[in-house]
Amino acid sequence: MPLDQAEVARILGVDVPPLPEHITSVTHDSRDVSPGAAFVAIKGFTADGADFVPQALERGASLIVAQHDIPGVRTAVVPDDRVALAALATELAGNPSHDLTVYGITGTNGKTTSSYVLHAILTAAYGETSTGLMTTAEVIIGRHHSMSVRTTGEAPEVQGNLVRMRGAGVTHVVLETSSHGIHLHRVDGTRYAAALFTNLTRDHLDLHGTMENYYRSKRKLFEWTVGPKVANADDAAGARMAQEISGTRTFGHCADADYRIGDVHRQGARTVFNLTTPDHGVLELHTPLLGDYNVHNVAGASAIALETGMSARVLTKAVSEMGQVPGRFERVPAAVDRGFEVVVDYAHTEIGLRAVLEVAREVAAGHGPDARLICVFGACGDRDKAKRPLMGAVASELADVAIITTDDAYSEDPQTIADEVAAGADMSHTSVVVDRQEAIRSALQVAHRGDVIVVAGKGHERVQHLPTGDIDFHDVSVVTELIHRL
Ligand SMILES: CC(=O)N[C@H]1[C@@H](OP(=O)(O)OP(=O)(O)OC[C@H]2O[C@@H](n3ccc(=O)[nH]c3=O)[C@H](O)[C@@H]2O)O[C@H](CO)[C@@H](O)[C@@H]1O[C@H](C)C(=O)N[C@@H](C)C(=O)N[C@H](CCC(=O)O)C(=O)O
Ligand SMILES: Nc1ncnc2c1ncn2[C@@H]1O[C@H](COP(=O)(O)OP(=O)(O)OP(=O)(O)O)[C@@H](O)[C@H]1O
Repeated sequence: MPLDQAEVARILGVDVPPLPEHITSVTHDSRDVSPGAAFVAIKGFTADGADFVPQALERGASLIVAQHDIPGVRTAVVPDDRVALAALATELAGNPSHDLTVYGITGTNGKTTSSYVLHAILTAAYGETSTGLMTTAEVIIGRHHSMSVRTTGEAPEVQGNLVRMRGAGVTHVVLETSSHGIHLHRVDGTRYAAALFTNLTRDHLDLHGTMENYYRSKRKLFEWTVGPKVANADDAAGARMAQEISGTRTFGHCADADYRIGDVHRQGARTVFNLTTPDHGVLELHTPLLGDYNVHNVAGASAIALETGMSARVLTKAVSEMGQVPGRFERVPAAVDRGFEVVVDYAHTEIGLRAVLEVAREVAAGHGPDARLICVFGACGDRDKAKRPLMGAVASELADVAIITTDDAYSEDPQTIADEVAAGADMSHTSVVVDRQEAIRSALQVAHRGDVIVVAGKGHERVQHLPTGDIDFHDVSVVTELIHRL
């Protein structure tokens, strides 16, 4: 929906210089500017978008928006650059969320998995071509799958995907919504019809500073949502959310949860549990997802689906038949033929690592008393350093063999990160193999029949960020290739 000067001024609430032509697109990245675009110069964490204005103009930008005057350039000066970016993106896209039923899922852990569960339920109810998904792992529009760049993209990306979904005939969308997405205004202007909160544990303090700020950022999603909201009552922040945001229903093991989890047990390679619901009696849910944390993910997704009118029968079948979630306890088929198990998982905090290793221990125990748990993992560079020794401690506590390696080191020295992880580990059964492929190879070489290897940290990702540059790296592919060469 092209915008003229008066419309842009109304949307931004500030004076706008005359435009050579209608604005047809908006971007924060000068490298993406095309003729007719508005370039919003964001004062970033590392760079100032204002420095890229000449490039944006060279590429044909019709309007420059910034938080301050840019010498020699007629600029629309706005109070908040990211708010302006979202406002223009939403209007240019024609407010697509208003024509869709958008489900927002937030929380520290379990967003992606819960999103896939909900997407499977919506697909069963409305058909594959009527559903969409935006997650850390991929963007799905009907039958079309593509890789994601981040969990919650920048506003033009979010709105662009919603427009594509609307155009493709999608009606129901699951939008994984990170606290970065909320805090950095990437989802401003999105109408959420329903929302789910999974949990809140220590993460992203480099952005939010305190846990209270982190919580408040998540809470905004519930403040915005116009329809049903469901929160995890077993989590302190979830219980608080339910108290603070009226109309929020809860799920969990605790006795006063509206959707109560009970009688959880394993049945072969599946998890079975009862969900006592306010309006649909007791549902017996069977899921291929393992572990108590996935019981929460399935229960939360089911609760929000029921709250928005889903049939209990369709939901029960969908939950039972859903496929693997990319990079979340993803079992590598090639390993099974060799008599052991390799699981690729995205756990990259000490809490996530503990959760996945506890499940993997159970799986190993099911393989017999001699089956061991081997864990290959590392910590990210350039962020939250405090979690490094904590991750080392968790891995060496729960795994029989722990191998510390490199995750995404970004600009940091991988050996230094590994040493910081090792500082918290019991090194009697832990080693450091900095090269990730070599670390995986070592794990495969020491694995016996029945053992379970967890390769943690990168999940679905296909690139490893190293100080020497990015390289292609996909854990499932690397494991598969190495197994074929064993
Ligand atoms: C910490 C963080 O979120 N940073 C985001 C922030 O970057 P920044 O402010 O540092 O940007 P910058 O590099 O300083 O550049 C400033 C501006 O100059 C522009 N620029 C830069 C270079 C150039 O040649 N031309 C140009 O125009 C940039 O596009 C940007 O608008 O603003 C940028 C643009 O708005 C984002 O792309 C960037 O996300 C980075 C890539 C990122 O990695 N974010 C992660 C941490 C993230 O968002 N993760 C969450 C949470 C996931 C989870 O829950 O685990 C997610 O939703 O993915
Ligand atoms: N409900 C949960 N509670 C605690 N840990 C969980 C939960 N669900 C998943 N995990 C762990 O966290 C990892 C990431 O899961 P998932 O991708 O679903 O969460 P996420 O919130 O999307 O994470 P991210 O924001 O980092 O993408 C899983 O591999 C698992 O180890």
